[in-house]
Amino acid sequence: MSKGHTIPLLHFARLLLRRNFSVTLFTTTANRPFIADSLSGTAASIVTLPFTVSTTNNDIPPGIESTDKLPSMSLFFEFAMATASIQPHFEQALETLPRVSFMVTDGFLWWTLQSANKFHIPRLVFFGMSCYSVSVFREAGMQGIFRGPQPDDELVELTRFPWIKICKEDLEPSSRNAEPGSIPYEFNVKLIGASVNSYGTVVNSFYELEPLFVDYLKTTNTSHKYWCVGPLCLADDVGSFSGTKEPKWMTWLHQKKKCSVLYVAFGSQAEVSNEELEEIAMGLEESMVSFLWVIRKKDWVLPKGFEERVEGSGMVVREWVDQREILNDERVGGYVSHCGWNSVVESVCGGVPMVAWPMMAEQHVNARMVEEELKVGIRMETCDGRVRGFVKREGVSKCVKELMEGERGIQLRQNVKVLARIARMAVQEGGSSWSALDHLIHELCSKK
Ligand SMILES: O=c1ccn([C@@H]2O[C@H](COP(=O)(O)OP(=O)(O)O[C@H]3O[C@H](CO)[C@@H](O)[C@H](O)[C@H]3O)[C@@H](O)[C@H]2O)c(=O)[nH]1
Repeated sequence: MSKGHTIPLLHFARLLLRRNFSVTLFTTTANRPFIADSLSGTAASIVTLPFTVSTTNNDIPPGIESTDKLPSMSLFFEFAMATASIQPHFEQALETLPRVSFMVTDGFLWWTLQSANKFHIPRLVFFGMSCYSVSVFREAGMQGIFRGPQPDDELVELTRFPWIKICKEDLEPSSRNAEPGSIPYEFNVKLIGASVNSYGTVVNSFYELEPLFVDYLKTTNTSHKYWCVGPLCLADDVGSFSGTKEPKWMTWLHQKKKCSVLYVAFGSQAEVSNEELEEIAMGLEESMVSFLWVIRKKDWVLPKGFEERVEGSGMVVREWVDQREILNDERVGGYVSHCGWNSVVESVCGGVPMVAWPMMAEQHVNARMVEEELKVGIRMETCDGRVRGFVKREGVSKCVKELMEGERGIQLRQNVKVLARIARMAVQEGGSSWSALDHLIHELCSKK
């Protein structure tokens, strides 16, 4: 129940529909329109289930059914725990379905494993993370890095992957400091337990992007299967805009030169403070780079007069955009990204290099992957050099200029364009992701 998890699952549904599967999507009342809209014109069935947050948590207003609508991400764990209230309705609905070959459910919906077991349906987990980040977290956890005596920002080498160094700050504080009995701790225990006990994991990645880490996951837990079937964003046609009016930001973009526009966006749930918004705005203005900046919440405040001053060279959008369409436009030459995994994959597919500015969840490790492993981005400079340090306007301006105008940007653009080509090959007939989906289908659909 989060856009960053729903969108790739919808793409996955499309892949199955193309292979003539009968697909049923389960959602909740408030999320239904987004799903129905995305799958309009397909033969998918949609089942709507009620979601009621327990009255003991008055902080989550009724009717909030997706993390992007939460008043604060600090409510995330309670929200995620509350999804278990859907389980009885889900099971009632399962009773009405004809034979089901397999179910694919989001990793955060741990309770769906119990339902799957009751109905003898293999459950595949959709986790939405890269194999790199799962491998790095697993190895760092086993090495005790997050609970070690070293300072929070001290880098420690991973024994298994000695070229990777990480620090405690790479992990979210809520997970790092979670004590047994706390909601974050109990939630993590539930979701990890349900994931490892599920039939397998569907990954939004492709083998050639991270072969070492795909192999690591496959060989270190042979009882659990991994299928890299991505990039899932390529399952859908880009720019399939069917409305009568082109969005104003696309019209604006179409007036620009090739590779001249910087796209700035931080996904569907990151919280950006007023102080940070001011530094981003001033940094963009100082850089003189042309930019398209998508702001998630209408009430986020920008410095007075900023939009008027940058008019023409910069555009601020306060609406939901088709991000894939933007990243696939040849006028976009760089992306300041929070490094949510979907955004990283979409940027790679669009051949757009990144300034990696991670904000939450596993994004700090994704940012390492973008800069150090894939070499398709640079890390946003923080004022004290720490991974969670404050970003000032000088850092913004310096990094975006380096990406858009510097030698390093040219090299990164070349690197990412190579990966974009390989990504397309992976999903074509005979490609690695195409074949992985073939194997998945064959294995699960030949089961009686
Ligand atoms: O105006 C918008 C804003 C977002 N998006 C799309 O929304 C998705 C956002 O996903 P992502 O980039 O992964 O960011 P989050 O929404 O922050 O995703 C959460 O889920 C991801 C997948 O598990 C994690 O990698 C992230 O860390 C976590 O924050 C992408 O497909 C974007 O294209 C739009 O299309 N239009």
